[in-house]
Amino acid sequence: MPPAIELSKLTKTYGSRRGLIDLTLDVQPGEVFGYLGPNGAGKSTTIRLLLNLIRPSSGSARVLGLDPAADAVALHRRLGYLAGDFVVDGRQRAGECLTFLGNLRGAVPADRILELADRLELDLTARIKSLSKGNRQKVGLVQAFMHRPDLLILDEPTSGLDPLVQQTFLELVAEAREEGQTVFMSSHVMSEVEAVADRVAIIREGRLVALDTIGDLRARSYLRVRITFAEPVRAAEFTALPGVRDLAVQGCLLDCRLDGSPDALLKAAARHTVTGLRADTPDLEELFHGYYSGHPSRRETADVA
Ligand SMILES: Nc1ncnc2c1ncn2[C@@H]1O[C@H](COP(=O)(O)OP(=O)(O)OP(=O)(O)O)[C@@H](O)[C@H]1O
Repeated sequence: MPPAIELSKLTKTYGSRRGLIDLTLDVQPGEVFGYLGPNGAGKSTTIRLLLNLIRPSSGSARVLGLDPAADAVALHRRLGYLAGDFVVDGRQRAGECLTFLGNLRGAVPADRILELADRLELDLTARIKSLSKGNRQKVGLVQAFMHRPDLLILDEPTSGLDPLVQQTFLELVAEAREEGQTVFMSSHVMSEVEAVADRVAIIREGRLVALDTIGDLRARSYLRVRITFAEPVRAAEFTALPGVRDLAVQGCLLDCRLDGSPDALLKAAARHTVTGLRADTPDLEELFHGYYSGHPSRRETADVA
């Protein structure tokens, strides 16, 4: 089976402005892939290129083994797409709109629309223009999931959703994966990507800066260590230890980041009486900000070919 998404040196410039630069990545069938980046990083540009809504300046994209431009009709039948700015005719009722879109996609059973609307607590009788942003987003989610497409491409899918509905969304993504569907979702919300994605890519200023499994991202991350001693200690004892950085010592309290093995730090600490020890891994959000801010030591590990 070909990759669900295969991008090779994909580049898009808008006049002199960069949109996306040399993006090479694969998304495998059945994978949930999180696509992270701050505002303006190039996430929507990537998604528009996948859907042939814009054309690349150079490089290529293949989606479900097909060419997004030449095979657009065949491809769109197999895709579920939620745009970042999902817009439909506001005069229609939500149910009418979804039935119409369901028929376009080849007779989606009415029960399927009802089931999704029920789970997302969407009122199908409401006119779309009367719906809040979050409820309109639910219409967008139902239309993306309802025909059980091979590939779901979701641009900021949870924007405007309250936490309970976000949870339902995560369940829908997990179910889609169980059924063998592939999900490519962009997000600012690290916690949702962390909860559901197999792999994440992080883009910054149009370039890929990290691509990894959630597990490996964590493994390559650091520990935030706090040690409390019975008596004051001197920073000089710890500052040059392997892996220790951002060290702060105040009286009996030591605070630092630790890369790699904790052995040297623990042995140095054990020369004193230790009354407390805390070591936390950063959540994905913290890691992400490390990549984004371009901390030199993070970039070393973050940069991928
Ligand atoms: N139609 C356009 N004309 C000119 N520049 C554009 C156009 N669309 C996007 N850009 C520029 O390309 C870059 C990437 O934008 P893009 O919308 O892909 O980012 P994004 O990661 O989706 O951000 P956001 O989370 O804010 O939607 C930005 O610098 C943006 O200003």
